[in-house]
Amino acid sequence: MATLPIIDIAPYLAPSSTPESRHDTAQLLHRACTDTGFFYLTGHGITSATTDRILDLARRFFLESSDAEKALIQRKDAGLDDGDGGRGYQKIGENVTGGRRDFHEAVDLYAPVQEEHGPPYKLLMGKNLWPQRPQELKPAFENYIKELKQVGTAVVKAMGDALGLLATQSDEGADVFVEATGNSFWVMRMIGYPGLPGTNAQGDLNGDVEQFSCGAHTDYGCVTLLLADQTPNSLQVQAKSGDWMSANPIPGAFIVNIGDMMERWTNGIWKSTNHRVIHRGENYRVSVPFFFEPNFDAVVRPLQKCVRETGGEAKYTEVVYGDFLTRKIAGNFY
Ligand SMILES: N=C(N)NCCCC[C@H](N)C(=O)O
Ligand SMILES: O=C(O)CCC(=O)C(=O)O
Ligand SMILES: [Fe+2]
Repeated sequence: MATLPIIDIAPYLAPSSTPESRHDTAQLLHRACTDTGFFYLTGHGITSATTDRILDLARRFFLESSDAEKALIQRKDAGLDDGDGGRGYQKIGENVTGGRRDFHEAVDLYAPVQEEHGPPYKLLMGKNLWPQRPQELKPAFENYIKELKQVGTAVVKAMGDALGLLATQSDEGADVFVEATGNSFWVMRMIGYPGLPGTNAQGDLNGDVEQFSCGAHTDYGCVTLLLADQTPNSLQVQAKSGDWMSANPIPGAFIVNIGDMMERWTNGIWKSTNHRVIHRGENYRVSVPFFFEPNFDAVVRPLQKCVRETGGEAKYTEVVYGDFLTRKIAGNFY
């Protein structure tokens, strides 16, 4: 079975790296973003002690908290007291994808907003609702988020260089993605997946599926850095042929994909690839994706050089990332 490419980002994190090593990384990245939109990321510098701990803390929150404790940080609709429609705990079945209830529970944390106007809060403009237990969860995640922002910045820097490799010459800055994410409206999501009820068999990857752990979707922004436990055959990625393939975890590597804003910037040269989760079996799967996204007010329109590279016409309208995101979030919950 085809597997995803592996990209070593170390040349973009080490100050002493050579231009040649960066060029190699950028070239591989360009191919990965063009072919699958999904790849494994190594050389990111985040230790397995850190990632193991993050997964363990998330697992403990989901499995050791009572329903009452979870309810204390329940996500509430925007406009209600203390709810901003996005932040907080979401029960199994509360998330909707493609019009169907997903079979997972989750907590969403977002970049803090400068000034909170509320309560009541506008959509996404409220406070983060952190689990109180385990007590170590909040400081550990805060440190982890700092590290991930550095890795995300290195990846978008490399992506800017990758576009510099296009045939079409242009004076558009290589750092356009670095600038557009300088005040990233990131999302840190922890997800708990009990096995889907019913059959334990994995079955045919491309057969009919009655219920999804998370239905097929694309991510919204720039770069998703996914940390998942070692459960195999859960996350599936759709190839250009339409067939689904498993993206199994590799110890020490993040699974990375690009989001809708990257597709728009590149005028479709890079693909924001469909993916989904079907988790069967006895074990409780945990994943912790970090969405390294544009600034809330970033204006995203196809880059001129990408438009020229693809026949001269922009295939996407201009969007403000925050508007795009709030439209998505508004339709994400029951
Ligand atoms: N920020 C992201 N990507 N969060 C997870 C998205 C899961 C799919 C979502 N329910 C949808 O229908 O788009
Ligand atoms: O749990 C996973 O492996 C992927 C989750 C995902 O695609 C998402 O939350 O956007
Ligand atoms: Fe996703």
